Amino acid sequence: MIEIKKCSKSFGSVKAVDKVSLEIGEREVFGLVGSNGAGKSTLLRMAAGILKPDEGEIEIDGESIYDNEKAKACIFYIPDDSYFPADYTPRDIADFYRCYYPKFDVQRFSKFLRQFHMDDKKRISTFSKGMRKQLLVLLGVSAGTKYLLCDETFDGLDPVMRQGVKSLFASEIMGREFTPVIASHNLRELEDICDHVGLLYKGGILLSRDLEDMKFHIHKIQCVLKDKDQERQLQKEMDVLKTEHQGSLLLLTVRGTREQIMEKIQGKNPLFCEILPLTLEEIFISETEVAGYEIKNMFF
Ligand SMILES: Nc1ncnc2c1ncn2[C@@H]1O[C@H](COP(=O)(O)OP(=O)(O)OP(=O)(O)O)[C@@H](O)[C@H]1O
Repeated sequence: MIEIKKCSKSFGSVKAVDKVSLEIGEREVFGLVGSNGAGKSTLLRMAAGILKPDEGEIEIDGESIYDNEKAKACIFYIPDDSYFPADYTPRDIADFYRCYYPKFDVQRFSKFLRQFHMDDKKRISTFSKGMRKQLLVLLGVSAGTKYLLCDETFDGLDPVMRQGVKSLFASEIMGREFTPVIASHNLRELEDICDHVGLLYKGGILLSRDLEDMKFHIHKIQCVLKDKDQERQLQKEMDVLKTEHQGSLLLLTVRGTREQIMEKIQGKNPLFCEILPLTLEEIFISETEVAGYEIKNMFF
């Protein structure tokens, strides 16, 4: 488990990370989402043991990460701005990483390259941006570390690549102790790949939630009720996060399971009622609005 305990980091007068506490469980794909400048890279760099927090502590499986080679060996970090020497091929870069990660599995790496249709003798400088990102993920998985920290690695990957990486992560999680952490400024990029999402806002964590749990406990309903009185009663009986009107149609974003909500609405004998799918983006917007934050635009 990665435990971030009241961590802060400033650069001069800029407080990049402000008293963040966060737990990243095992064998789950953790998404760290936040707008540009929210502090994602700084937090990941501290979690990788590259930066020392000004305050607080980060522990990897109970051991402090900073200046601790043993704890650092559990982590493979993919920075936002990765650099490859100009004439390096995937094979050369694998040889480089083997020196740092004793569990680096060259045969698996070669197999992954074939699976992902990459030529191990071609210069990386001729790869597209997306291919380079994919190569880094394959290197990270082949390194055999328990944790893989990816900074903006998935932003801009095409759907086929994303699907490939998603399946790869799922099979790693099934087969061994493996926990990928993916930082992104775009919630949409994380929606189909993560099990858990932490929302970073101006250096602090606003929310950290299991996605299935969130989707199970928040719904959007559109219905037509007979009169306003019924609407008022319904608002009192349910935990309503948001109310909208479109003509006679009432749209409610409500906390609760599908069954609980339907029971309450059916009790009012509506003229029409249906549950609509909510995107993760809508769920986060509703949750954060309730908490008093105006962060609608950060997801786009
Ligand atoms: N080395 C540094 N020196 C000075 N300021 C820094 C440094 N690194 C980060 N910052 C500042 O800290 C804040 C958080 O930056 P950080 O890179 O962690 O955010 P981010 O969420 O990863 O952003 P992005 O999505 O744009 O990559 C920003 O205001 C940034 O300017």
